[in-house]
This record gives sequence, C-alpha cells and structure tokens, in this order.
Amino acid sequence: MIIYGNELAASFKEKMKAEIETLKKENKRLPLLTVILVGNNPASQSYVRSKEKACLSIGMENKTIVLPEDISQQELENVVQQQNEDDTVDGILVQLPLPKHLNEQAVIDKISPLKDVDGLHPVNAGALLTNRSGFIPCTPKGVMAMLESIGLDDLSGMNAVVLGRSNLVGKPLALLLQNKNATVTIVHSKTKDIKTITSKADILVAAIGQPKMVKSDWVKDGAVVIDVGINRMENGKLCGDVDFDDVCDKVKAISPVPKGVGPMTVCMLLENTLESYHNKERKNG
Ligand SMILES: Nc1nc(=O)c2c([nH]1)NC[C@@H]1CN(c3ccc(C(=O)N[C@@H](CCC(=O)O)C(=O)O)cc3)C=[N+]21
Repeated sequence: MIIYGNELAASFKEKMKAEIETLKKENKRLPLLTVILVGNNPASQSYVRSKEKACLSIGMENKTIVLPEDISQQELENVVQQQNEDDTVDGILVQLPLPKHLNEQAVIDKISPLKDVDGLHPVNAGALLTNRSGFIPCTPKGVMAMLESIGLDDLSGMNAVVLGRSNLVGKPLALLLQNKNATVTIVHSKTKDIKTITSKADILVAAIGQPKMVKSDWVKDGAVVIDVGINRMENGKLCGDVDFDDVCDKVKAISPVPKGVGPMTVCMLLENTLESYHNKERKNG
C-alpha cells in the first residue's frame, strides 16, 4: 500500500475550508498566517509559495514578509516582535534556513509561543516533552496523521525506529510515537550497525537527509515505512531517504516522495494556525 500524503492533505484541507467558510458567513475574523522569508534562496521561495497557495486554497488569510538577505539580527527580531503584537496574526513562521550571519535559535526564541505554529519555540518543545498542550512541529504531526490514516493509532507492542535526531523532526517524532505506546529507538549518523536495528522496526521513519539510503535489507517484512527525506537529485527530481523501488515490495505500507510527507507538513501548518486562531478567539470570548 502506498500512503499518499497529498491525498490525505486534500481531505484535511476540505474540512478546514468548510470551517473557514462558516466563519466567513458569520462575519467573523479570519485566521491569518504570517510567513517571514529572508533573502532569495530559490528553494525557500518555492516552499513559501506553496504555503501561500495552501492558505489560499482553504480561504485562510496570509501575509508574506520578504526581507533582504543582509538584514541584521536586531531588525529581523523587530519584525517578529511586530507580528507578535499584531492581534490579527494567528501564526508566525520564519522560513528556515536563515542566512549564515543570523542566529536562527535566537530568532525562533523571539516568536510568541502562542503564535509559533512551527512548534519550534522551546516552550512548545518543552510542552511536548512534558505532555502539555502546545504546538506540535508540522512534519512530525503530519507523519502521525499518516500512520493514523492506515489504522495505526495505538502502537502498543510495536517497535518504531526513527532515523535522524533533529529538533525539527527526529526528536519530536520519537516523543509522539512513545505517546502512542510504541517502543522507540532513535538511530543517527554515529550509530553502529544501523541495519540490525532498522530491520527490527515495525514502523520505520527515515529523516536523515541521505538520498535512497534505506535499502530492502534494512527493512523488516511487512513494515510500515514513512519517508521524510526531501533530496534534490542532479536531474532536478526529488527523492527520499528510502530507495522506494528497492523497498516497496517488502513492506505493508510506504509513503512516496514527492506526494508523501511534504504536503502533510504544509497541511499541518494550516491546522496549527487554525488551532491558534481558536485559542485566541476563545480567550477573547
Ligand atoms: N520554518 C520552517 N518550517 C518548515 O516547515 C520548513 C522550513 N522552515 N524550511 C524548509 C522545510 C521544507 N518543507 C517542506 C514543505 C513542503 C514540501 C512539499 O510539499 N513537497 C512536495 C513537492 C514539492 C516540489 O516538487 O518541490 C512533495 O513532497 O510532494 C516540502 C518541504 C518545510 N520546511
């Protein structure tokens, strides 16, 4: 079975679209996502455009703030602060990576945790760690939704292996899988004999950034494989961290690249922004 994230994302978006249409009919304020893009990295520009398109497709308001490559740390933090203080803004996303002279973590720390729809602020990371409510990073949240979509909700007794330990994906995903009762192992670039570990995985999530690294002898028969990798090959095409053609006959389910996790990431960004909107509206009564 192939888990198409683009199709799942489309069904999530239909629901959100209907919800926003209701808000419109009731003349309510609409949810608004601000995306901050620094410089002119073509890949970042293309990601930002896909986020704008996604907002538009469900009727969510969106605003992209494009800033010069050579902006200072202070100026960028000031822009973030303005968005924090703007009551019409529900979500703030600072497109990563930032130019090298800027301190990424310091910028993220400036985003109000209540508007941090990327789930990267330490308050949200800590909330996930300690089972409190907060924003869950979009890619891990998308992966969990994909597992749920094939009936994997309670993961009791299952071995889950996460390839990669980034703050953005590997670490939060390991926590989310544990919360669903999976037995979780994280493997990374310094792990010895990775293959022995991955071949015991009932659920294998690859988020390591190495094109086609996962081959069929890494994978258990009947495993579920989710491919978070987005690698651009020399011919311009995208490929994942999993060698799809090599692995696909051996597995119960696998997500492709493209049309897999990527579209779910954008979809969960919309979901988090809508959640932020509802939190805010509730508070303002
Ligand atoms: N603050 C921040 N938050 C992010 O969530 C974030 C970021 N910075 N920086 C860059 C990465 C990357 N990312 C992707 C989102 C969608 C697709 C996506 O939809 N991909 C399509 C294909 C797109 C294509 O063909 O180029 C797919 O996989 O089918 C990919 C990658 C979000 N990121």
